[in-house]
Order: sequence, then C-alpha cells, then structure tokens
Amino acid sequence: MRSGSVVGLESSKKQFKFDHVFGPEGNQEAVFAQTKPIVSSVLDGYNVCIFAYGQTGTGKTFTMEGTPKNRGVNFRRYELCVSMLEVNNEKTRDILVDNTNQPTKK
Ligand SMILES: Nc1ncnc2c1ncn2[C@@H]1O[C@H](COP(=O)(O)OP(=O)(O)OP(=O)(O)O)[C@@H](O)[C@H]1O
Repeated sequence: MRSGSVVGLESSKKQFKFDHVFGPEGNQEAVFAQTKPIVSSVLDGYNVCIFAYGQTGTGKTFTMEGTPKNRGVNFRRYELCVSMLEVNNEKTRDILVDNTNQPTKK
C-alpha cells in the first residue's frame, strides 16, 4: 500500500514505510478489508483511487479483478442503487426513465 521513502544521506540503504503488508496467507477478502475504509470515504465526498502497481505477473489483475469464484477489490466494492419515483394522484412514475409510457421499474 502507500509507501514513503527515507533515504539516508550517508548510506545507500533505503527504508520504506507501508501502511500494511500482506503475507503469503493474505487473500482477496483480506485485501478488500484493508481497502474498504478508503472505498467508504467516497460516500463522505472524498475522491479515491485504488491502483495496483508492480512487475508483470505479480498479481495486479488478480487482486483488482479476481476470478468469478474469487472476486477482487473491484467486485467487492459497494453497489449504490438509487430510485426516484413521483407519486401523483395515486399514480407512480419512475422519473429516471426517459420514456413516460414505460412502466415503473421495480
Ligand atoms: N494471489 C494469487 N493467488 C492465486 N493466483 C494468483 C495470485 N496472484 C496472481 N495469481 C495468478 O498469477 C498470474 C499472473 O497474475 P496477474 O495476471 O494478475 O498479474 P499482473 O500483475 O496483472 O500481470 P501483467 O502486468 O502482466 O498484466 C495469473 O494467472 C493469476 O491468476
């Protein structure tokens, strides 16, 4: 996850800080658990970007997309559903549908 480098002026050693490191036992659920608060902050009005970075073949696509049986971050995020209905003279109309003749979505 996020890293910041501290380079010692008199040494070639580099230190990196990470918010979290996943071990070999880390799975899709564990990765999502770490990203969940970031995703939730969208609802508080923050702009969020989650991206995978690394050498080819290291699992970026697997982590973000996953497989149908083992979904990654992109598929575990929240799904927001919004509906807007107008109720007028005991008639209900879906105002998100352009065609007014179309029946109300359920
Ligand atoms: N945590 C994991 N568990 C099981 N299989 C994994 C895991 N991570 C990666 N793999 C498998 O390793 C292979 C390479 O992973 P992936 O395609 O996600 O890498 P990538 O970083 O997206 O590569 P590229 O940069 O070339 O697109 C895939 O077959 C993927 O299913």
